[in-house]
Amino acid sequence: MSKAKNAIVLVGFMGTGKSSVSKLLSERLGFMRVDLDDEIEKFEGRKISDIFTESGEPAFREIECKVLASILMNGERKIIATGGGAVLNPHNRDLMLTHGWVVSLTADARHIIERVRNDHSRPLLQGGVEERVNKLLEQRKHAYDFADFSVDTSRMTTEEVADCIIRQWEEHA
Ligand SMILES: Nc1ncnc2c1ncn2[C@@H]1O[C@H](COP(=O)(O)OP(=O)(O)OP(=O)(O)O)[C@@H](O)[C@H]1O
Ligand SMILES: O=C(O)C1=C[C@@H](O)[C@@H](O)[C@H](O)C1
Ligand SMILES: [Mg+2]
Repeated sequence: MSKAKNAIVLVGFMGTGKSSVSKLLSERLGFMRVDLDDEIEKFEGRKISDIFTESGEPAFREIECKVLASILMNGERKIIATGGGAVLNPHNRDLMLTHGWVVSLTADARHIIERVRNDHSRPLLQGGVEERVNKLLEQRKHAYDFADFSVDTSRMTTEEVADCIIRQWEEHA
């Protein structure tokens, strides 16, 4: 890892805390914060759930790839919270590793389900959160392994996760 890199990139399954932890990191490190899902919504002028319904997942993935590249190529120092599926595209993984220090947040199924069960905005979890989470976690079990550093957030508060990332950033940069 090198502090010469312009971005700390958080990757991980839905509900692992990327958006929440990115806010804490941004406050503590003074870097700007960018949430890939929010940027996609701004770029498209519609909600992620509407993009999935109206245009389909493959179209969403193309937009996600374009928006991620534009965020990573812009040289300002930043914390990027990515969407849970942004790592599925090998091109995205290469870009993240080239331009950023990539941190994977993980959590076990039980904690993920607890955290996402009352939020109905995630299109891939519609129609049965437990079943969908378990199935997607199985499909994606190695999808986040490419990261430079990994934190299991299951039994940590978001503050503890941010502390752990900052310690690693400061000690090993
Ligand atoms: N370590 C944690 N402990 C307890 N609750 C948490 C933790 N991390 C996140 N949460 C809670 O889980 C929910 C989802 O968190 P968040 O939106 O940050 O996840 P995400 O990784 O950005 O998800 P997505 O990929 O869907 O955008 C929020 O209500 C958040 O407060
Ligand atoms: O895990 C996923 O594939 C997704 C996660 C969300 O962050 C959004 O990017 C979208 O709902 C897809
Ligand atoms: Mg998020």
